Amino acid sequence: MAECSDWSLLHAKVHRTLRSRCLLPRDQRILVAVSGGQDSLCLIKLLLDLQSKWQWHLGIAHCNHQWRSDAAANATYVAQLAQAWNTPFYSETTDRVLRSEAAARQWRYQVLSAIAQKHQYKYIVTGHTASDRAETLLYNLIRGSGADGLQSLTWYRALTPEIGLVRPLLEVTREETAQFCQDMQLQVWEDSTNQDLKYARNRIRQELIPYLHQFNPKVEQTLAQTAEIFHAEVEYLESAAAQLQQNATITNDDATVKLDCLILRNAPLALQRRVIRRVLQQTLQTAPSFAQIEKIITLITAPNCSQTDPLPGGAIAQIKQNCLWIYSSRVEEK
Ligand SMILES: Nc1ncnc2c1ncn2[C@@H]1O[C@H](COP(=O)(O)OP(=O)(O)OP(=O)(O)O)[C@@H](O)[C@H]1O
Repeated sequence: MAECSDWSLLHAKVHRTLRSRCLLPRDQRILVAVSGGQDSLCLIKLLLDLQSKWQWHLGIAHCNHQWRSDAAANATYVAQLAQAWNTPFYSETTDRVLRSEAAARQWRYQVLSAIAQKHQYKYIVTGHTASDRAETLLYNLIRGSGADGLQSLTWYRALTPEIGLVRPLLEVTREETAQFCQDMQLQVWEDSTNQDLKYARNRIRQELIPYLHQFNPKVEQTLAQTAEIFHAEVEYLESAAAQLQQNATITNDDATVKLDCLILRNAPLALQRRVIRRVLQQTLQTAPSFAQIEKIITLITAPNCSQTDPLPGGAIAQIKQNCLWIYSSRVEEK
């Protein structure tokens, strides 16, 4: 593996990021998710080269979604790389049909967490880049997401109480990972589905981002930076909303939530919406829509005895004696 003196600019950049953000502490067991594509190959090569400096114990995991005719060959290729790098390798193949990208992702994180748990890896790392972050932001923006969807991919997320997901390449663009693989002569396993324009993701990557380049040649980096700004703001707003929810809650059990309207009315609209969303999420057991949240916001200032039409699952919200009641079904206060 490369000595410090052989490090490229990208090695130095990622080393600095890991240090300043304290993402992957020294002497840890780290499981690297490698698809064989350019981003995860770039990631594993960088981490292998930095390994001795950080005293990590790296492992490689590959998930075979059985989506493409070359899926088994792809898995074998990653296994061969792991062997050549003398690195423990784990792989799993799905035994059911994964119908969507979301289902595939969910299965993948389940599998990765199970491997990490079994082999005592505290960290799973993926090769998500600044380009992925920019694309996720645009994708969510187009679908009408609020700030929470725009913070998109984050540097760290707890997958289980013991295992964290880390994304060390969020400041590196796909152009940089491609160049790195070329410089290091890493053979990339091309994913033919990345070319398929029936997926919105691929159209954003191949059509929208290049178009936006005409307005800003650094659009991926700046959108990734926007996601970073949103991330801190969302964290702040969520902690303020949790505090407001706690202050305003009079009763909270499985069937009924009772909130003090006087406290809610005095809070900024941004926090009111977040509190209502949190409460509805708990009551409806699914993500509430913007329209459902707005109905209840209007109710906060409505006269006594006003109520909403039934929400999904028969839940209703009602104003009584300056309190907002949300019943998960038609259970009225006696
Ligand atoms: N089949 C897989 N096995 C293991 N890890 C995966 C697999 N697919 C994706 N990942 C991990 O998730 C990250 C992001 O996934 P995404 O689907 O966006 O990647 P990709 O387009 O396959 O990227 P890459 O260029 O790294 O292959 C990858 O960089 C990799 O770390």
